[in-house]
Amino acid sequence: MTPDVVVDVGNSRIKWGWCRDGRVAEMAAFVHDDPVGWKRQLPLWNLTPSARWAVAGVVPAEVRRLCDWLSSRGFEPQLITNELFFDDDWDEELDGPRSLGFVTRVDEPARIGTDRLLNALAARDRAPDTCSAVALSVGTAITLDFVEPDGTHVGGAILPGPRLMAKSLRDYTAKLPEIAINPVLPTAVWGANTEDAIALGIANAVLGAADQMIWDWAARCAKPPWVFATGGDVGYFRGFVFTADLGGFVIDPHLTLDGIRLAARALP
Ligand SMILES: Nc1ncnc2c1ncn2[C@@H]1O[C@H](COP(=O)(O)OP(=O)(O)OP(=O)(O)O)[C@@H](O)[C@H]1O
Ligand SMILES: CC(C)(CO)[C@@H](O)C(=O)NCCC(=O)O
Repeated sequence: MTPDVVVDVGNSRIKWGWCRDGRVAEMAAFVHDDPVGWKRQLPLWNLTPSARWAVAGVVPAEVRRLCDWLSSRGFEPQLITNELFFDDDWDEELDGPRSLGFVTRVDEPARIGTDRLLNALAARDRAPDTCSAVALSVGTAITLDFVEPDGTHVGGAILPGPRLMAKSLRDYTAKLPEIAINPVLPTAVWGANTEDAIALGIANAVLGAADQMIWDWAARCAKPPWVFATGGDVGYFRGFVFTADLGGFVIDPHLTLDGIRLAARALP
């Protein structure tokens, strides 16, 4: 299918993408369970019941809620599920793997977050054919996912996102406040007060973790890998220079939504 709207149900927010001319042209973000916001968005994008929707997400109850709402308004949302990326779907006619040219080889493919697979699929699609790719998402959680040049997703890493780090410092200490996250590349070498010290620590936890893991991945790649970054707090990486030699580094706020658009090609 070729969707008109793609939807990513994340742990903090729901993102809609309006697809035109073979790409995600516009994005709108909502809180969970926001039928007023959703209803207001429909006319802004001229969405009539003939619109085709592809929906993916990592919060099953919220995916169901949105799909029920869409159905009640006459839409027929199609779900993007992990099965699309399983390794056992050999196409006899093509004499090759599935039409997406992308499979995951993680231990339990049904358990992995669909958003991670979608980010990895979009990163694979954007990277040059002979280069491996990394998808980096900085949201509620931070995820890294690694893809070989032939479209094999081998696995990745998961760590708390910046807001979770800030919250946990407040929740599990007596003296630390919860700071507001300002996702920009830090320029300071130290923080001269508590808030600045926490902000600097979190920024470097985010940057340093990604930099180390991308270094390790690059060290085993035949050619410098490409890195594609997305997520609500991806701003930390604007202007960041990775230690590893990269083919390229691209910040793309639409990465997950575009992964849904690409994955939908495998649906009837
Ligand atoms: N308008 C906004 N509303 C809420 N959070 C925002 C907004 N803009 C940026 N953010 C930041 O984005 C983070 C959430 O990122 P994002 O929306 O990518 O996560 P998500 O919905 O949980 O998706 P995922 O589950 O894929 O991480 C929040 O923790 C917050 O710091
Ligand atoms: C890691 C998150 C929370 C990132 O959104 C999501 O991809 C998820 O719920 N994953 C399930 C476990 C896994 O990906 O291995």
